[in-house]
Amino acid sequence: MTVTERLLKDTESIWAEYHQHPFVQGIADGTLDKEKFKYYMIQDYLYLLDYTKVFAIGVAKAKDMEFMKRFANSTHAILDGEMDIHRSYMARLGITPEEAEHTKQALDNLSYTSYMLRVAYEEGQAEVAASILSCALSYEAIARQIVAEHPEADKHPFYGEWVSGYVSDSYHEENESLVVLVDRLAADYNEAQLAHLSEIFTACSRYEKAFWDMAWEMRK
Ligand SMILES: Cc1ncc(CO)c(N)n1
Repeated sequence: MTVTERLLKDTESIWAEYHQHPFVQGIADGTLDKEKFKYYMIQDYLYLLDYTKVFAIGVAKAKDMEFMKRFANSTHAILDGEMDIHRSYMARLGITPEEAEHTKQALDNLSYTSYMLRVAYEEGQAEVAASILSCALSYEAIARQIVAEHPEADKHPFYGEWVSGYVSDSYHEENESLVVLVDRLAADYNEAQLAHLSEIFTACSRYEKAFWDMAWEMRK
């Protein structure tokens, strides 16, 4: 079993909840209330700004060129790739990026990014990469399951753009390289170190679930 396979196995039950989540199901069948999606988009826009900083701290801590390049490329891929989806939806929903940036981060969102930033400031390369992994991989898994169950979901006039962004080949390739990186960095880890990686990955997986709950309830 690779390190990533172990992390995924340890969090199986949490990941199963993503697929059942009413917010995810609403994107899948196109019935999600647009007000909830608008709330989510603004919160996720704020989330991604902090998430980019986690990669940037990773760049500053890099001990090898592959890690440095991978993380530096990600800062660009998020700011000018993934966030294009957000800017496009925000334009459709009549929100400017400035308005989004002036919105307060909801507590679940703030807790999640504060945790990742703490890992980034305090820990090593593999641990930073593990804190990012559940975010990156869960969105691909969610979008792929949506398309498997609702083959037209990526063509939905409103939610299709979100779905197609996360089932795209470019998103998959980014994720694959992250998996290879984590597996390499932790290849020589002992059980205690692996258990600690799993603790980080599990916390982030729980935060992902909390983020969907927060969006569904439009928490302040
Ligand atoms: C909360 C959250 N998790 C993961 C992703 C995927 O990058 C995202 N955009 N937002």
